[in-house]
Amino acid sequence: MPACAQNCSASATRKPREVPVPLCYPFVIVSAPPSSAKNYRWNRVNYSRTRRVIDIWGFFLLILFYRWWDSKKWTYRSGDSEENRSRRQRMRAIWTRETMLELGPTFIKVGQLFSTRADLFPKEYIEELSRLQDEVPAFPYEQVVEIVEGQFGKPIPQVFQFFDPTPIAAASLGQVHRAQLHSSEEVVVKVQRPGLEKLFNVDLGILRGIAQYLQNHPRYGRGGREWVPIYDECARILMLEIDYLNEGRNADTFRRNFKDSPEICVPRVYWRYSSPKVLTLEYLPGIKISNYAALEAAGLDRRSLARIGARSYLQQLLNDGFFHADPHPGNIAVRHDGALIFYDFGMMGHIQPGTKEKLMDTFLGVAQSDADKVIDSLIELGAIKKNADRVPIRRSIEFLLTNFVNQPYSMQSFNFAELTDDIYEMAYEQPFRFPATFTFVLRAVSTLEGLGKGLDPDFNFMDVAQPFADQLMAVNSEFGMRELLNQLGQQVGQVSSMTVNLPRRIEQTLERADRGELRVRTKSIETERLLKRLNSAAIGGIYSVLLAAFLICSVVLYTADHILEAIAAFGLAGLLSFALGRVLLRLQRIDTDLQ
Ligand SMILES: Nc1ncnc2c1ncn2[C@@H]1O[C@H](COP(=O)(O)OP(=O)(O)OP(=O)(O)O)[C@@H](O)[C@H]1O
Repeated sequence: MPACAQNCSASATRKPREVPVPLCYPFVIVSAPPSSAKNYRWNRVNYSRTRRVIDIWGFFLLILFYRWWDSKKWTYRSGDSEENRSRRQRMRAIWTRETMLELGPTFIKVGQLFSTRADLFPKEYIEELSRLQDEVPAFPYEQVVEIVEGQFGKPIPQVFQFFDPTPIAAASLGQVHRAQLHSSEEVVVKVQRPGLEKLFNVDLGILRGIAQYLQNHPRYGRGGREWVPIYDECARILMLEIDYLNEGRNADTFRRNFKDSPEICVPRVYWRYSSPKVLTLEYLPGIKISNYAALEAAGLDRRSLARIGARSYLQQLLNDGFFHADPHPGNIAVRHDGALIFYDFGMMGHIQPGTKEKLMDTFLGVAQSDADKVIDSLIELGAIKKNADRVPIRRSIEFLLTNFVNQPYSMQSFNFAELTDDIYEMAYEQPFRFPATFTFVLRAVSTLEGLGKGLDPDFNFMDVAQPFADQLMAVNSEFGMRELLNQLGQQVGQVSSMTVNLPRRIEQTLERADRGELRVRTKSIETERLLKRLNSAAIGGIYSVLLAAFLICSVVLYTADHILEAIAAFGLAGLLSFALGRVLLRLQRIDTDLQ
């Protein structure tokens, strides 16, 4: 049996002990459920669907209002500067995070998912949403009993020899209790929050409506933002997260991938005691990776822990293509012998073999500083739309290539978080659609870098990655040479066939020109904008004439004592002036774009 599997299963082979399980271990899980149980509305038994619709749409409409308000120069009393806008943006992002917390589990999870979508939200939001921690109250033991007994169809004492009524941790989706099986194995039992599936179904139904609204919105739905597919992806991930059998399967795969590594520990799944809402895992206590004082008191080497974490991630990303998508400090602990324990396998990232190859193309493009090649590979990856405007994208990619790749940076000074920040900023400004995997990788690696720096201020992800990178570059340069020769061969072929075909094509073109059949198609963004401006100006003109006509009508009708008709005409004039206002605003926007 491999070292880790042996170690991890130590508790399984321990001699049966007297019940109850002693709760004072040298290594005790430090997270505890929040004691002050705030009375969240979503947690109430009599929380109606209608109320939920109002709460969620209210939140969403307020966001839209704030966006409109913040876009107006005159709302900045101390001046419309970059700094003031960013401060306001930060304030809104904090408010969004707090409201999502209030709205409960679905929104906590959606927020955590959105914190990886730098292509959809500004940087401030991404930063705030990634701070979205589950701070929800634990649910009472009576409900735990009801769920566990409902899932297994028998009373708790028949399933477990001991079951601790106090959870060791409570999160938005469920809570974790310690227990002991009749075979004396010590386990933890993850019990899903009651009513979660129902809440998810209601919330996702409402969110679908919002996604559809955004999709059809003239402003938010344009520019390639496909809100309904984004919603579908989120809903799929969320529904998977509340299927504990899926989490169990992920834990098994992860455990298998690290079976030969004594540095990494993954709890074993007890399938006989697991169901979609209850997951029973081997009890693996440890010190939270961010509890530096306890780590030092236990004589553990922080520097080596940081390196183990980074190495394990490189293995996940580059070898296994299966990685823990949420490596926050709550999900990693350290065992007494310095091995890392991973918890929570609800959200895992997969890198498909096809994607790996396309990513290699991107790497090759980056290594050759070929912005066009990078763009082509990103189109292949689905990160950029086929018909996107290449000019601004090329500019951004060239910027990244010059600043991060071509610079004679030393591996020591390379800061992954900084690069991620730049990619995020660029992604928001350009029409990128990051595939979820890509952003998961970015987020996982920068979270890990933060964890590493906390453990060891001199930690650098790239130090650990260097041997992997060297290996990759060696393969790449060989691949690059082959690729270069291939390309050269292809180009020679193309040139020769072009030379042969050229006279015929010129002749054909000239013939069509003679016949007056030659059509020239050009696309000018400026012209399109000018046309839009003309169109809006024409509509504005019509509205103005109609407005004047209705106003005159209402005055004439009023003087002729047709009061009701006069009011109706005046009302129509009011509507027209509103429409005219919108047209004028649109014109103003087009003018700004043209400048
Ligand atoms: N096998 C285990 N052995 C010991 N403690 C565990 C084990 N699994 C989980 N825990 C403890 O319970 C905590 C919560 O576990 P986990 O993150 O799996 O729950 P969760 O409900 O999925 O949380 P979240 O909703 O944040 O994803 C962990 O941080 C850890 O402290």
